[in-house]
Amino acid sequence: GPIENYSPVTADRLKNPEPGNWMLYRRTYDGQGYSPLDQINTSNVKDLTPVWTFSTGVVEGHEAPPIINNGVMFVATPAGQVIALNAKTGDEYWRYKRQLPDDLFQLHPTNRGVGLWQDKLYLATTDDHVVALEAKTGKVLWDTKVQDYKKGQYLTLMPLVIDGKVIVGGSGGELGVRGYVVAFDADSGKELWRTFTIPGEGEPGHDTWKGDDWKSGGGSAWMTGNYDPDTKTIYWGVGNAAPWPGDTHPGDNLYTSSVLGLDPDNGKIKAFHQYHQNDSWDWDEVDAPMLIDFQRDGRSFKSLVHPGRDAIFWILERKPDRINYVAGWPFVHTDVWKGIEPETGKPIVDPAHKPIIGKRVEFCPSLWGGKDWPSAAYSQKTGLVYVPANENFCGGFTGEKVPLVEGKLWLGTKPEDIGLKVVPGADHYGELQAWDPATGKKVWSHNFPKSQLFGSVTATAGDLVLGGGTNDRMFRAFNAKTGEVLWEQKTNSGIMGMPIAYAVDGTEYIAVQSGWGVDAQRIQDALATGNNIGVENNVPQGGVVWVFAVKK
Ligand SMILES: O=C(O)c1cc(C(=O)O)c2c(n1)C(=O)C(=O)c1cc(C(=O)O)[nH]c1-2
Ligand SMILES: [Ca+2]
Repeated sequence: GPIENYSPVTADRLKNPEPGNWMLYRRTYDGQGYSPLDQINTSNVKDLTPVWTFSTGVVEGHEAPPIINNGVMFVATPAGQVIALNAKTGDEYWRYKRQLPDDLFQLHPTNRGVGLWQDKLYLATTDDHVVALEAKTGKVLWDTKVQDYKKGQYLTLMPLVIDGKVIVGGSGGELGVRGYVVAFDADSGKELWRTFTIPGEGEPGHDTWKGDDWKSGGGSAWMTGNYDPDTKTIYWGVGNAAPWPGDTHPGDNLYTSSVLGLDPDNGKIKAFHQYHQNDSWDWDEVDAPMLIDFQRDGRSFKSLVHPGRDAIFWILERKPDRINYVAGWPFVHTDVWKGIEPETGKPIVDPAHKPIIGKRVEFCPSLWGGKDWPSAAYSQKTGLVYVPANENFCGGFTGEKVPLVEGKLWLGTKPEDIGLKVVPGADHYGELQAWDPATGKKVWSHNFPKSQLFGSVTATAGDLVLGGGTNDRMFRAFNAKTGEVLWEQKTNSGIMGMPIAYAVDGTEYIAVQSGWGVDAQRIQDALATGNNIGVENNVPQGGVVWVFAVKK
């Protein structure tokens, strides 16, 4: 039945969320993925026990954080579904399930969450619509087509809501789209602005492309941006260039593999930084950088921290009108970069490991990078950044020139040709890393000898780092200071979902979705079948919401 008491979501509540709520993708606009709750902490986490679970009824990758607003939980799942639950009891209020078209091709059948504003919530769908639902009932209030799914355009991200605007970015970098970020009026669904991530004719940066490449050059923007309310700047990550081999789209290819600083009022590009030029590896840099203020080299500055898919841990400085390169270093093994130009921050490429047409090229890390979309977290208590990294994976493919057919995969190689190879003799793959962004020192790491690490992590004021991401179906709590595993729970499936902490009536809970699929599954297939490293390819699928509390 309908929700009886629902708290409207205001601009103030999104800027300063109550400690017990989780209303934005990473809880706060700075993208830190940090909960100030500390009732569950290093001393009692060993007594963490499931209090309720809920089957979502669908398979594939469950990646969304459960979204919490004063005792109400909204869970988004693959297949365009939203479930509204009582966050304390697990009782269902309502369920929305979108009728997806029969001919929809889903390369990434997932959904990363619902955005909230006033008495509504917002879902972005893989058939490329944004849908507004009434929070109390799940009734559809508006439904706006964003682009055409038949052209390979789709949406997987959680909408970013800022002052009554619902902002999303499109997927389709593997299907030859031209990426964009778009804002809709939260009340009416009317489009307010749309900014393409590849500059058109006459726009600055257009000359980083040759001929008509810009029209289908990728740069999809498929993850939620972060936001600095002080300067009114949205930081939005941009994806790979298309198709993958760099010599099919010569030039630097702005703004692929970049971060954009956007004005929420009109979508204008105020600042940008391109992490790497002429992307050739499918290294989307879409995971938005975290906004962290800290001391470095004896001065305080406002940073953007981005552990990149390109294997470089990036530290940038955010200024109201520009983004400065500050530092960068590899956080996993890479043979692609020979160094970084100190002034510009441009990585120096080794051409031997850059995919081109007509030849097989191998490179490390693999196309999934040092860290794909799963988010890192920052603890305001420890001052450390926690990175779900993948080490000892390499990849390769043979580039080929193929014509673009709208709505069809356009990789610039044959899908069956894409390789994932483990480094011979490697003793681990997934690696949860803790970095001090101020010194660039790795403080601890926890290695997974038989698994990738493919799930977001979250930090709490209880000095915990929470995460799944491994093929043994475990959900874990680590000591944020030492990396020691303090607690673990085997779940129904593998966990790709983002863990959260929340509170209802004074009790802290931890929640996560368990539901393996999408690229965690693709990596698993490659590990089990191609590399023979003793990992079985049998992570079962099917989603379940898990909620835990400390047994009293
Ligand atoms: O270029 C794109 O538009 C695009 C979109 C997505 C997506 O929307 O999920 C992924 C990727 N690329 C991608 O390269 C990738 O590795 C990936 C993994 C996943 C996932 O959900 O596990 N999505 C995506
Ligand atoms: Ca991609």
